[in-house]
Amino acid sequence: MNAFETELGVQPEIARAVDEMGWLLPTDVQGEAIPMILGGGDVLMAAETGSGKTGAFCLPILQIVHETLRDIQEGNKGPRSGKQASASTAESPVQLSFHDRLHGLAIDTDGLTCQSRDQRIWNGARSTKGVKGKGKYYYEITQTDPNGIARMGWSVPAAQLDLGNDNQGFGYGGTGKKAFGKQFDDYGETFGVNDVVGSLLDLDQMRIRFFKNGKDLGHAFDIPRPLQEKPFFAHVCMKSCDVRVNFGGQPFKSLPSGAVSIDSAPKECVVESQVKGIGSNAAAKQRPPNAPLAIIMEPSRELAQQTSNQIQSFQKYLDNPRVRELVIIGGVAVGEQTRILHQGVDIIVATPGRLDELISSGEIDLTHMRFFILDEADGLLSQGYKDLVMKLHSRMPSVTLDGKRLQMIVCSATLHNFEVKKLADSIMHFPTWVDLKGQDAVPETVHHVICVVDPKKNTVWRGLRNHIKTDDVHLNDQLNFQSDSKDTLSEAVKILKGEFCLQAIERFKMDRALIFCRTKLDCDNLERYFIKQGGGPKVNNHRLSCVCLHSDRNPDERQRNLEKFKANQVRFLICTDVAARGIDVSGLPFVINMTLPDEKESYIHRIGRVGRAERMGLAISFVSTVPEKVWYHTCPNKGKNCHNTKLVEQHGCCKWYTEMTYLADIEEHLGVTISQTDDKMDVPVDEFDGKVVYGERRKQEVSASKGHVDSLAPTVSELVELEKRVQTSFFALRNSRNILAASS
Ligand SMILES: Nc1ncnc2c1ncn2[C@@H]1O[C@H](COP(=O)(O)OP(=O)(O)OP(=O)(O)O)[C@@H](O)[C@H]1O
Repeated sequence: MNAFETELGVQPEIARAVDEMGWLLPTDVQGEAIPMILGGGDVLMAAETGSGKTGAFCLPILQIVHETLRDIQEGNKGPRSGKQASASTAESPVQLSFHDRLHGLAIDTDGLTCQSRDQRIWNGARSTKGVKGKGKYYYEITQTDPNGIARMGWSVPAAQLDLGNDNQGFGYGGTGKKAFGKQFDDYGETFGVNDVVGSLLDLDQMRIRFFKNGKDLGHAFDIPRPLQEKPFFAHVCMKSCDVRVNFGGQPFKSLPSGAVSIDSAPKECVVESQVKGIGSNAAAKQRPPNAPLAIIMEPSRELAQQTSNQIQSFQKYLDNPRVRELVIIGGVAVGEQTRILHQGVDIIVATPGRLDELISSGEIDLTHMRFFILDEADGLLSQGYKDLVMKLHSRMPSVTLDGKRLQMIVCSATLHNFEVKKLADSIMHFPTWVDLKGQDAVPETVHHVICVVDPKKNTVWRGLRNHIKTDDVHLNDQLNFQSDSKDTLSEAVKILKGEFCLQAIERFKMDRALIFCRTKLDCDNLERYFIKQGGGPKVNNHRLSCVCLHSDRNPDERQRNLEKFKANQVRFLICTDVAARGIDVSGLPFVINMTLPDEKESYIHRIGRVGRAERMGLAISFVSTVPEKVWYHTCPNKGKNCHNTKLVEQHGCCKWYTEMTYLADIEEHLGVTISQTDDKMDVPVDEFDGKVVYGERRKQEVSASKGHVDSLAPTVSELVELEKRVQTSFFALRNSRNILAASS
């Protein structure tokens, strides 16, 4: 048995697949997060790059989704927990029925709180018990949501669940109308958040009236003769609203004289709901095929695909039922995605744009959501998706249809970010931090150095004929290569970095590396330079074989190129920050940063492409000592055919980039001084020197539980010390007693 199964409660079929992947022990973050997620908690997962966060959320989600599907398949269509899991009895209190409801209405396990997140459709539910014959019966609701609209009243079992739309149910709604047989007449007053609305069913007079905050709103309906013999059930329905119901378990705002709560109705008048199991009522629907149980949001297409691949590997032995997952990303035809959606989907892994499109157009139904995961959450927020996240979250029921709470999982290697904390405070439910370091950190398996590029000291650029094509930022400047003008030095840095790149590849005998450039143009120029040296995408065996990955390449090419690189068919992947986060290339030994990113978090993610899964890696960043003028497109077509080399403040599309400032930011954020080298590229000697081969595991294996052992070590030594003192004083006491006894 594998530790995932014995220690973390992962089900055997999944643990078997994990075992086959060579995962013998859970990583620290997996050890902490998996039980929490399986236990139903919201989790903020902050752990270093390459520490196994994807598995930490995919494994438990897959397990719970599978269990839910299996329960449904085995006919356990009702809730898997909660008081209604067993049939209600004559003694059990009245609740809203988990079964006699529309699929878009979520009911909490207490059966008294309900919620619908659908803004277009009225979703309703009836009570588990009704009343019949004689007597006066009363119940109340309180609207707890400021935005939605609720309707309440009474109906007979055959009535539709969107109360008031047929002639079998009687409702009163927040807009100040009473509803029966699709007729909506002015009645009473409007009501909204915090208002307590009551309804009196008078079976002696066959009449219905309503109350608002204790005030009698007057007679509303006479019950027509054909309905008078039928049982009446309390009935609530709503659009995008939260409501709490009181059937008598709590004191009422006002109980009309002669009335009793349904809870206290005499036995002979009580009628049990006959609706057992979702779907057995004509009005209640099964989960629609396009209603997933989980959505994982990823910042890039490649990452979405990679996460989906991981889920597929985990469910190798999970059968009967199979969990259906779907990748939803932009740049590919939407038709195929919607076709698969309507065939049925359980887990969606998606990028934000296309996800929004399909949810807004109603192609994805959020009414059955059980998990909402934001992978690389800070990246999603910095890309401007906060409003989208909030919007989607507000449309998901906070309590799922089987009485479970919607669980949110938010993770990243750089989660210590104000925006993330604000988001967590606003939409997560008492989240637990799984935070092994307490701050953003670089794994100790990543050796990172700065290679200083100083065009005043290294002047080879002055006479170089064949060099990398630069980005033409200085095309309109009359550059004199013998001068040290600001523009000339800026151009010199661009030329020198091309040379430094080739030199680093040579110096460290790099046969595999990810090379990060600042812009798409810089990527294309570097690829061209490699091609000029005989390398490029078409020559697999060349020392400079390479492919490019950035957002101007079409999705097919992007995927092909990443696969080629992962499969070791080319040595270098030249990319923008689109590949900075999450991309996992097994055993990658080297990263080169042609330029430092302007966001400190991106530095941590970029260099975290190496040193994953306990393998060692080296990241080398070229940092200019002088300012470099770079493209910074603010134009509407985002740089396409733009030649405006003026600075942004002069309404142009360029800015001066000072890498030394960015370096200082990164060092401050990480609380470290990063080792530096120069054009000789002698990596400073440290604990790694001579002991590691980049791309391979450390010689001294460190167990997955090292983190725990380290953190417990001081306490353990303190305990040992205390134990020693206790023993010593015990012996001292015994000795002195013996001495006293001997001397007396
Ligand atoms: N328990 C484990 N045992 C061995 N390898 C593991 C284990 N968990 C994950 N891995 C491997 O570690 C690598 C990194 O995992 P993963 O991509 O989940 O990291 P991450 O924490 O999400 O990193 P990032 O922050 O860069 O996205 C992957 O190759 C994965 O297969």
